[in-house]
Amino acid sequence: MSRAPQPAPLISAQNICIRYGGTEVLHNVSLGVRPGEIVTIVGPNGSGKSTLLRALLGIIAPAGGGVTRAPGLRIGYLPQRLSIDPSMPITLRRFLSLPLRVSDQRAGAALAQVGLEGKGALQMAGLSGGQMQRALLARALLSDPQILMLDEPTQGLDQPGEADFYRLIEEVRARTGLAVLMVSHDLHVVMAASDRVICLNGHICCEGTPAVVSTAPEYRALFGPGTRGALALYRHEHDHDHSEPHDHHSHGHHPHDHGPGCSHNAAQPSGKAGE
Ligand SMILES: Nc1ncnc2c1ncn2[C@@H]1O[C@H](COP(=O)(O)OP(=O)(O)OP(=O)(O)O)[C@@H](O)[C@H]1O
Repeated sequence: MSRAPQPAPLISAQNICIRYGGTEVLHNVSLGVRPGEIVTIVGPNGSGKSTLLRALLGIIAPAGGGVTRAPGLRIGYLPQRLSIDPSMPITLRRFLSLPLRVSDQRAGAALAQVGLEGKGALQMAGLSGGQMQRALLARALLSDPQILMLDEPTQGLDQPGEADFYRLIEEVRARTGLAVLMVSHDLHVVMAASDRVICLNGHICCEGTPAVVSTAPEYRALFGPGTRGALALYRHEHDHDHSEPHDHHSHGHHPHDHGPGCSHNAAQPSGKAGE
């Protein structure tokens, strides 16, 4: 039986390479996010997760390869955190009107979507970590995004706070059909909340559904067999064999094996997302 054709990706990277000065931090990374998918990028510190997100957002230009976005793509971006100066009082309601003024009705609907109904009069500086992330999410949702991009959105939250936030992301996806691409260290929750997981370490080590990835040797090398092992992340030894293709997950190449397609330009800030 033939499968229905998959929808085109909203955003994709084709063999991108990123260099900072003389150092290549991403090599030949390819990925695509389709409508409605939740895709999570995991990997050790310094493995290039934020760099990949920034390249997809068009903030930095790849030295090789390209980024493609669907025409007119609406992206909602959530930074890791927002530091609010307590000496600059601003209410949650006003925050939602920065930089573009929104009606009370739209602001109220956005707050209701993230569980902050009726909280518009609260001071931003007084919000808890979880409320702050919800506030950022509410603001991102105001642009009616087709894809949300989140960079470690639950850093600093306790475990119930993390789990609540990921549940909320899933609820929003179920209600709106938006796609989600996020970077996370929170493996235990990420595995449950993602349709697809990508393990990055300068290149794509392995990727697939959480079930496939959790049994991949590369994933186990990162996180250990009994995966609450976020600590193992920091001890990852990059010792797996790249010579054989695997059945269930794709493979990239080592960042230091300079394959075709990468020039030697350093990453530059860029206003465009490539071709
Ligand atoms: N602007 C920059 N200039 C030079 N090197 C950079 C720059 N930004 C990142 N790097 C380096 O590129 C590598 C990848 O960094 P990146 O922040 O993308 O990793 P990450 O996986 O998001 O890390 P973390 O989990 O610690 O946030 C690191 O070695 C980092 O030091």
